[in-house]
Amino acid sequence: MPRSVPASDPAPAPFRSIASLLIRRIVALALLCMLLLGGLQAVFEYQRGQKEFARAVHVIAENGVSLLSTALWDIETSAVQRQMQWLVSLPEVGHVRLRAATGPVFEAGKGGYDNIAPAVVLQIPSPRHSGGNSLGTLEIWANTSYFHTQIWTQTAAVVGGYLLITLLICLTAAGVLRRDLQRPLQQIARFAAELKPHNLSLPLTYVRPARGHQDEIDLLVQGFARLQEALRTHIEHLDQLVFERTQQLEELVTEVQELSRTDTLTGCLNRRAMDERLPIELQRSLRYGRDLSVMFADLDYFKRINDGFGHATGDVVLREMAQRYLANLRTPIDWVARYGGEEFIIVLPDCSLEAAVQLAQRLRLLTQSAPVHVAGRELHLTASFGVAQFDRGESAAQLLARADAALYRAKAAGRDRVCQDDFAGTGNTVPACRLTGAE
Ligand SMILES: Nc1nc2c(ncn2[C@@H]2O[C@H](COP(=O)(O)OP(=O)(O)OP(=O)(O)O)[C@@H](O)[C@H]2O)c(=O)[nH]1
Repeated sequence: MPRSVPASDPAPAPFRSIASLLIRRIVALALLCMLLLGGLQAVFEYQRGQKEFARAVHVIAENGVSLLSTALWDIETSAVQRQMQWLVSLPEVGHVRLRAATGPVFEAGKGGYDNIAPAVVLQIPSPRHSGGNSLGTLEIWANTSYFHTQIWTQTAAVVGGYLLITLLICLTAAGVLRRDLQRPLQQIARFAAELKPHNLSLPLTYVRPARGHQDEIDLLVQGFARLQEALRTHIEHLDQLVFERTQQLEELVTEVQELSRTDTLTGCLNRRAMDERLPIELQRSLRYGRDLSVMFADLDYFKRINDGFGHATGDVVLREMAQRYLANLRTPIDWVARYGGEEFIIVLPDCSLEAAVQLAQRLRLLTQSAPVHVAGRELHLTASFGVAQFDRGESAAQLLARADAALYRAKAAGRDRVCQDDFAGTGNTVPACRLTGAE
């Protein structure tokens, strides 16, 4: 069943190498096989050994019978005992008993003889008359401890051989698994652990003996190399995409900022932008000790244009006047903001009151002398101007209030005029102004 691996395992299971696991399993399996085969072989050897041993004891007994037959016939007790000793000296023989037909019983043995039934019982025939009376009975007990020693020695040799072969197989399998599986997998695992998004060019170096074929490890390494390349390309593509999007976003932000600061009808700065920018201009003027003047420009009887020719015509007039004023200023030093309705404020950094009044006169004449053409109509306009110079210590609002008051006075004096505020810094609060313009 496929197993999904969680992205971050809170308690990872202990690490166990695949190769070590395989080696352990192979060793266990080989030992089990060895024990089964060795056990079967031991049983087989035991049975075979038992038969061979019994046959050997029988052969010994038959040889002993022919020798003892002569000795008994000659009634040579010493010869009988010698033969008995010889029989006992054979390793396969544990105990020998000779019951002579005449009565005596001869015994010889190695000790530790158990009184169970003998392995071989043979009648001793007469050496002269075949088929005659028996001279006695020969009973031979096998030397079981010798038999067991023999069997165990053979079994140990067989099992030892199996063990040796098993160990050799296990060692060879372990060496192959270590070389062909464990080491390359460890190298790949180390490489994968060190792989980071900012370090994708890290080369996968793994050492394997030269082979004329590829295997799963080679395919894994090739897969990693392809994945690395694909990730690198993908990240580069993403970086490029992020860069482009950031640029687009910055352009959009700039555009939005521009729009939020621009009067959509005339293209001048709007009131909000003016509120931000004027205090900065005043600070700069103070820092560098330079003059700064502002002027209010207000079209006269503009309501009549709207009422007489429609609001759209009024819009065209406002746009046209804004363009004219802008065209006659020192852009980008001077700047214009639409203060409201048909009223503009023109800020003139580094400009004295006299120069500002001269400019206002020029703009007044420009308004008056060049009619605006809208839908085949020729509209003659005039404008009034209120001019004031920035006085150290006053705020932007105070400066604007003085210029506005001057404009008010220009309007009150009959319009199409320039009124300058001459009371900056004098402490004189008498509302008065010097008027210039059409008389
Ligand atoms: N077409 C147009 N008219 C506007 C806009 N903003 C304000 N107005 C109009 O401008 C006119 C201003 O009228 P008033 O304040 O009486 O001023 P005025 O008629 O110019 O008279 P004075 O300033 O006293 O000479 C009003 O009719 C407003 O509707 C605008 O964006 N477009």
